[in-house]
Amino acid sequence: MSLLEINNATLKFGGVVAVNDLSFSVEEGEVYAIVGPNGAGKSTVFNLISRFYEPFSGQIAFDGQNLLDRRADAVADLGIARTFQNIELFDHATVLQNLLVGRHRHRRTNMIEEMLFTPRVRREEHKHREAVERVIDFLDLQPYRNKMIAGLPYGVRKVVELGRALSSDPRLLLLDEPASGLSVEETQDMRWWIDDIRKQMGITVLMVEHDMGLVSGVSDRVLALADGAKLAEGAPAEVQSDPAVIAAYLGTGAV
Ligand SMILES: Nc1ncnc2c1ncn2[C@@H]1O[C@H](COP(=O)(O)OP(=O)(O)OP(=O)(O)O)[C@@H](O)[C@H]1O
Repeated sequence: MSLLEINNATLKFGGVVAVNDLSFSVEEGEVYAIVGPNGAGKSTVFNLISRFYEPFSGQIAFDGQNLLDRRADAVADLGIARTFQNIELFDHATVLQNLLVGRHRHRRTNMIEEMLFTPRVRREEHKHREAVERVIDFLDLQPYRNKMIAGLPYGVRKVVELGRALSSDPRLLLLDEPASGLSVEETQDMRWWIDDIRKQMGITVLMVEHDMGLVSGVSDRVLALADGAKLAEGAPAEVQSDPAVIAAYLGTGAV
């Protein structure tokens, strides 16, 4: 059984078919990338998995469970975390506070206990702090721990967003354009982190990315989309040299 299975998913916005009878699956432990020209349907696929959008038809299963039975706020509880194309953090909170938000799905105490700061709350708090400190170390965020998000450079905010998603201890990490807006050096760091997230933490990664250097460097398999449908799927080199993929990016004259 695959960790994530999408079968014959279709989603239309009025007359636009954003995702068209799309099927693919992601295996536990792999890095799987979705590529395609602007408007190909990549973000829509992420929004279907996150349950922000309801498919017109088709099935989506995570670890054998029907995701379409779940609401968006219940998806994280299953162990699916995501980052966003336009970073979504609390700007007027510190890095540490933003990472602690990522622990939300593991909180077992109720509001009254928290107000009374019972021993159970203290124990829980300690556990969450430890989990977040591991992420801070892993992503080299020590110098920024107590800094407000609003004052941080874009590249650092991007890493904090990755950290917030990792703090939830996900089984599946959805990365929406992890390299967009990053410098060459920052993109290289992102590549090592994605590699380590898979190898050291054993987390499965599904990412949407335009930077083909990053995609080929880090992915086991690539899915190329155009007009919401599958054009090609396979090893990065295979997909990059596929004539249908080249045509979709550069126009049919390029093949
Ligand atoms: N909320 C929406 N309402 C109407 N149309 C939408 C909506 N979201 C996406 N679309 C349309 O669906 C199609 C797929 O869009 P999507 O954003 O998924 O593409 P994408 O591959 O992520 O593009 P990009 O690389 O530019 O982010 C496009 O034609 C887009 O205009």
